[in-house]
Parts: sequence; structure tokens; C-alpha cells
Amino acid sequence: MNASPVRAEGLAKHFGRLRALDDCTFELPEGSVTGLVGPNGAGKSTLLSLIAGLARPTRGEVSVHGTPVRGRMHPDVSLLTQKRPLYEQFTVREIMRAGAAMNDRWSAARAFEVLDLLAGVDPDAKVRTLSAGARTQVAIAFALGRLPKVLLLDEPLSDLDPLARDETLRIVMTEVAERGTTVLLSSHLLTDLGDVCDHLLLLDEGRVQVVGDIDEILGDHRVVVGPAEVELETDGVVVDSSHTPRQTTALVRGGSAPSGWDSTHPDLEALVMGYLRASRNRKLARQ
Ligand SMILES: Nc1ncnc2c1ncn2[C@@H]1O[C@H](COP(=O)(O)OP(=O)(O)OP(=O)(O)O)[C@@H](O)[C@H]1O
Repeated sequence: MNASPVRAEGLAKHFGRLRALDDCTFELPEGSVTGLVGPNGAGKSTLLSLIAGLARPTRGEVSVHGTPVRGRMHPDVSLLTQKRPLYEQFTVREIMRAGAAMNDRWSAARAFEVLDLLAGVDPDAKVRTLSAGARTQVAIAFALGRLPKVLLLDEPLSDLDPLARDETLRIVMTEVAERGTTVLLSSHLLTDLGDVCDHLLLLDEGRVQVVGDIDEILGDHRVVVGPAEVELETDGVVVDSSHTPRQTTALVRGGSAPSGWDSTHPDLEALVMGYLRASRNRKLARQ
């Protein structure tokens, strides 16, 4: 059996007393597109940088196709960081030429093929003249020029207008369909995630809350609605609940549908929002 493209076991990263990541264990299946979600500060960027080898774990291990990463950039991994570090004085074409010098495995043809698909990026423009969205697209072309087997994208959609977002997601989907690349993509844009992701990894306060196939996760949760005066009795775990004078609405994980309550499976947005609300309420309760 092939080793999993990304496997984390007991992975932790602490900054002094702050546990940015703690005891994270999961695997990403080959050719999957996983949405990495969680509130601000949940540890998403920290996790991506550990997988890419830009930082060393405090404890535990992450491996890529069976090779432990341990703070060294893995040749099969491309990471698009939130900062999009590109040389300001270079033209786009020069950036792509630099890719050949910086990477053992590099395909200028692939990088330019991606650029061609992204309308509005002039290869002879200097990076400093580009909009934030165009820089993101150049950085994605650069990341794909490395012919990665694992593509890590940290908020790739945040600077993009809806059209550019659509173009970029299409490129990611084509990459997965044609090359079987495994993608881990962090974003706060839940609708876009729902369009492209088949797996979900939800972090909160550095810990994995939910991980797995999205359809299975949604099937394992229910949104139940009942009258405010009746107490919810369930054999599942109540993730989040909210009340109006008339009714109670709750997100429940596992268990059977409570009798006398309306019960439906959530969509991805409702599921993630439920976990985000629960996280915020836990933090407020601690203050
Ligand atoms: N180099 C560092 N030194 C100290 N603390 C850090 C460092 N990098 C991250 N942190 C802290 O670790 C926690 C997790 O940060 P991280 O950037 O991974 O979260 P995130 O989920 O990506 O957040 P966002 O959605 O806002 O981008 C935060 O509390 C952050 O302040």
C-alpha cells in the first residue's frame, strides 16, 4: 500500500506557552482536496508550514509520502504562503526563470501554461506593479511549476475578485483531476470550499475538531429544531445550540434523530458555522 501523501501523528507546535498546534493526528487521502478551516489563530498557517518543512514541530511528526518532514522542505510539496513572497523588481517571466534555478524539479512549461489560463497577468510586468490578486495568481503558477504532489494553499482566494477566484479554483481542480495532486487549502470562504473540497479538516485552538470525507461528516451531524420549552434529549454530542423565545436549534454530532424534533443534515456552511460559533462561545465563557 502506498504511504499517505500527508500523515500527521501527535503533531504539536508551541511558541513558548502558546500551543499553536497540539496533538494533531490525521491523514489526507491521495488526490483529495481538503478544506482547512477554523477561527483566526486556530493554527492553520502553522500546520501548513510544518507540512511544508518551513518550521519544525515541537512534538510529533508529519510525513509526506512516507518521508518524515522534520523542518526540511520536501521536494514533492509546494506551499503558497499568505505573504506571497515574490521578488518585487523581477518581471513575471524572470520569476519563472528563477524557478528553474531554485528548484531541482521545475517545469517552466507548466508554470506558463497556468499563467496563460489566468487572464490579466502580463508575463513582462514587474511584480511590484501587479495587483494583490495578480500576485496571488503568479504565486500559484510558481507553486505548480514545481510539479508538486502535495499542494498547500494558505488563503489562496482572499485577494481575488469573483472571476479570478473562479479561474483559480478551476486550475486547482484541473491539477487534481489531471495529476492526482493532493491539495490542502485554508480559507474562510465556505461557499468556495464547498464547491471544490471533498474532505474537511477543522481546527480550533490548535486541535483537530473534525477531519474526514465531507459527505460522511455531514451525514454524521444533524441540525435539530424544536420548541424552546422542551429540553433536547439526544444520544449524540451537542456541538452548538442557540435559542429564540420560540425555538431551540442545535448542531448535534452522532446519535439518532431526537423524537419530536425536526432533524436535517447540515450543509458544509451550517456545519462549519456551528463549530465556529461553539468555539467563540467557549472563548467568551473563559473571559
Ligand atoms: N512565529 C510565531 N511566534 C509566536 N506565535 C505565533 C507564531 N506563529 C503563529 N503564532 C501564534 O500561533 C497561533 C496560531 O497561528 P496561525 O497563524 O497558525 O493561525 P491561523 O489559523 O492561520 O489564523 P488566521 O486564520 O488568522 O490566519 C496564533 O495564536 C498566532 O498568534
